[in-house]
Amino acid sequence: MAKRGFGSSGGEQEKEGRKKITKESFRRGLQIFGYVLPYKYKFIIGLVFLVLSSLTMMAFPYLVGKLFDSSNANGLLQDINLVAMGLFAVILLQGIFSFFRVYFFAQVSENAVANIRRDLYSKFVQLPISFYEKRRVGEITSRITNDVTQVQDAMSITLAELFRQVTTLIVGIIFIMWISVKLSLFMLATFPVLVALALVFGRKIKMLSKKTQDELANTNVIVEETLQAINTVKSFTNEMFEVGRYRTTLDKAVKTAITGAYYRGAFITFIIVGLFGGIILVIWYGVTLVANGDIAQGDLVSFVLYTVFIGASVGGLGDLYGKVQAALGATERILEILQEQEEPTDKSVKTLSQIPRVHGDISYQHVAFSYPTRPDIQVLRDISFGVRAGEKVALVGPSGAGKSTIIQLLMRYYDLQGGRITVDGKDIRDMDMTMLRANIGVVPQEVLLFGGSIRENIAYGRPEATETEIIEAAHKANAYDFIKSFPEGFDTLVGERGIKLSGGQRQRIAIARAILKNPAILILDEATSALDSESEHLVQQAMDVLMKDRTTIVIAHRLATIRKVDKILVIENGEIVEEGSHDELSLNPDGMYANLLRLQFELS
Ligand SMILES: Nc1ncnc2c1ncn2[C@@H]1O[C@H](COP(=O)(O)OP(=O)(O)OP(=O)(O)O)[C@@H](O)[C@H]1O
Repeated sequence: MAKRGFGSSGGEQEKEGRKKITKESFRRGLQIFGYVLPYKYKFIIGLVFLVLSSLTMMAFPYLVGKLFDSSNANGLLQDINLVAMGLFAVILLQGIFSFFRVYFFAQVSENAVANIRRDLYSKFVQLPISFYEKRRVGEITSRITNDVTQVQDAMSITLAELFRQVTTLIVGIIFIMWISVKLSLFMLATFPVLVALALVFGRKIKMLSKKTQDELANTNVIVEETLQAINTVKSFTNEMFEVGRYRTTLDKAVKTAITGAYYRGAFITFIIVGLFGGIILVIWYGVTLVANGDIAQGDLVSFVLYTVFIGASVGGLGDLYGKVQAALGATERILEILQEQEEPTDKSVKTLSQIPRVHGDISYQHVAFSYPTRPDIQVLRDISFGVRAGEKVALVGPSGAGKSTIIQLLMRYYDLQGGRITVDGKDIRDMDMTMLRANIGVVPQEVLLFGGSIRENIAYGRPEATETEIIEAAHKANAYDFIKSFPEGFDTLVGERGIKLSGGQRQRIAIARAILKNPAILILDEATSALDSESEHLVQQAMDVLMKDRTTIVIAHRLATIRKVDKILVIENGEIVEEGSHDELSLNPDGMYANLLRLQFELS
């Protein structure tokens, strides 16, 4: 079976990170806004509130200036009150507008993002197995978590911030020009220097933060891999080895993050000193202009406030640029997955009973195959055999010979490189994939139960099954007694948070599942690990019930199964080296089968 390398290199990691803002990346980024379309009215309302809140904010410096001026205007106290009230009104409006902006944008982004997540998940479960073999699980799950969160931030916060900053910049510059062109030009003379330096700084910070992100992703991969294989870690007493591995990667991330913080800190210092230095210069020059009677005192106050606003928005823009880049990168990665080719399953079929039943004749004709991840290694060479409906065939042979691969191909998990496989004389490539798989039942070597009750786990074989059918399946699978021995019976929780079932019990649940599914073709991948004889007997009995009247292919490890089948295929190095019944094959003392038999006898 497919085995995932422990700590295999993550070439895909390179793709992580931010996306340079180009016309093309921006155009692709906008595609994600297709998810906003169903909520466009709310989005437009949110935009209106965004415009209103940004503009009302810009009235603030103007009114503060007027408040200062009103004290000189013939001591008209009334006027002062009026302006002050106007200021309060502006702030109140600003608050109200901001509330609605956040509220509407949240509605849009939460819904849109839930839809992206739903589509991603639906894509994930429909992608072919080969997709998963090329990627690490942690990397795939980060699409649905981190990347989507970044897009959500972009939709709700970054977009609004960007708009606010740009408005502040444009409206602010118009206002200060209107107040005093001379002072504006003086102020703006300091800006190009600030911007040039900020760009240099910004680039360095961006590079470091990307590196930190990548390194953090690496640490997450270690956590996930280790937790998934926690039994292996413990059995090898490698806890401290893993802690060390994690710490090394974490240390690297911390080091990079701290270097990044050093530059970020310096950047902030630079902005503060530059900005306040600029403001002091502006005030100094402004006060001389006031003294000369060129501008009013209130205008100077407005001017200084606008300058602070403009300065802050220029400072914020650098940060926002990084966020937009990150969001574009995330969008690209999400779109990449959404555009992956999914398996041609039939999405309309609801119940198993609606699916036509095959007869169950299987034929492999000169099948050749190598795994997409290892195209250079020929796993199967020239496999040809037939199984008539209702017949039982066992595949035996050394580990790694290709037995599991042979049955995976029947499920169309992969495409063949040569030859063909037919079911009822029809090439499986021309069959509806859902119909093909619905007709095949699998009892795997390692039975994985989903978190939930035993009832739900059995019903997984046919979700529409009735309670009576579930109980009957449990009976036939020799599982009823042990299920009933639990205080909660069929409601007993299994899986991650439930009780742990023994290997034999899990297998019987899997058999009950398959009995419910009632497929025409059955695949049994026997557990290699020996069960105790009592459990073995119960499982074997259940298997016999299950195999009755079904075309069955068994990957056999136990003599008990092998003796009963109609035909045995001995596989070695991706080829069928012997074929015949148990009696025929055991008569050839030099044969591979006889050899395997001897080995089993010696071991048992
Ligand atoms: N997903 C995969 N990607 C690449 N190579 C694989 C994959 N799965 C199996 N292989 C390789 O294909 C060969 C056949 O493996 P397969 O699992 O079919 O053997 P097997 O006969 O079922 O072995 P076992 O009895 O140990 O399960 C092995 O060399 C194995 O390393």
